[in-house]
Amino acid sequence: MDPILSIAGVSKTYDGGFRALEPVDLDIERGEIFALLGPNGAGKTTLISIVCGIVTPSSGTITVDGHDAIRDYRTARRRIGLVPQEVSVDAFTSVLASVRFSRRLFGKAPDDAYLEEVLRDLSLWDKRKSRIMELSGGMKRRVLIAKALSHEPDILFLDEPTAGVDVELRRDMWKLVHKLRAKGTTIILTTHYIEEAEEMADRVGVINKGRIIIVDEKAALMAKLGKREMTILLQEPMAAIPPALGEWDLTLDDDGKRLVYVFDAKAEHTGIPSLLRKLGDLGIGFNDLETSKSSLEDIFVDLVHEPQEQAA
Ligand SMILES: Nc1ncnc2c1ncn2[C@@H]1O[C@H](COP(=O)(O)OP(=O)(O)OP(=O)(O)O)[C@@H](O)[C@H]1O
Repeated sequence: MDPILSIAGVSKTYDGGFRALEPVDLDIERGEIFALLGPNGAGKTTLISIVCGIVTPSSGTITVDGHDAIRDYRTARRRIGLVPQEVSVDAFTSVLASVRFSRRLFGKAPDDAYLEEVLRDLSLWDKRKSRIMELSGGMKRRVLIAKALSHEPDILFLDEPTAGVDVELRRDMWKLVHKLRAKGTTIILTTHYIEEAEEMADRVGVINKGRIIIVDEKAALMAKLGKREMTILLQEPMAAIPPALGEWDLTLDDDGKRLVYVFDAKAEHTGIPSLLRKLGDLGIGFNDLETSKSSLEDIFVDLVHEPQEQAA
């Protein structure tokens, strides 16, 4: 199947000369949840703002469901819903009027039954008559989501959806994301929270300093690059790691009571049998062993780590 969104050679240099995006190539499949993961300033908002027609790219093409996003802007834009990071909504309007307005803006016929469903999913139905200026910050963010969904977009962009939101909104939002996905909506979220990408996404693209470093299925990414940790619970606390254990990547934790070994889960030789043998040879007893699963966080840190920092 054709990708629903195709980004080819898209770059951005802002006025003043700042290069925010190196040429990016990225295809988004229909119905997937894609997380664009990267630290602050990596270029996430720039990229989605370009796709949504808010920022003009310096080069490249974007195709939304077969429509060129620049030449055929209106048709392409109609397929997209954007939940921006910043809350700037029409303060004096009521929630329902604002959501109806957004729908109209995209040329959709009125459908109050649909809008009611959206507002109920976002726990906003009871507030539908409130003026937006009277709502709390969290409620305003819910309105932004409702507005983005008002015209039944095929692709929903969520820019840092849970930055600074309360637990309840986060929960509602994830429920909604799953529901939308079940209906076939494609979801692209930007985040610098690894847990968010880990929890939600089918695929993850890691972006740093305007470059997409890697794009892969979340599970494959973790299997490919994941590290594991083995914690050895020592019988006697250790003051320092003996030099004889220098060939393993070990650290001491919990006042010397735990020896932590970081190893490459995909390597042919993990080094575990030899380490355990060596501990026996040195007369170092232990009570238990624990291994932890690789996390996206380890991968992310590895990927965005500066070579200079590694050397330091
Ligand atoms: N209008 C602009 N003019 C000049 N530079 C800009 C402009 N907008 C963004 N930038 C710069 O481009 C870089 C990428 O910004 P962008 O907002 O895309 O990053 P981000 O990954 O979304 O980060 P964050 O999570 O902090 O929003 C940053 O260094 C930012 O300062």
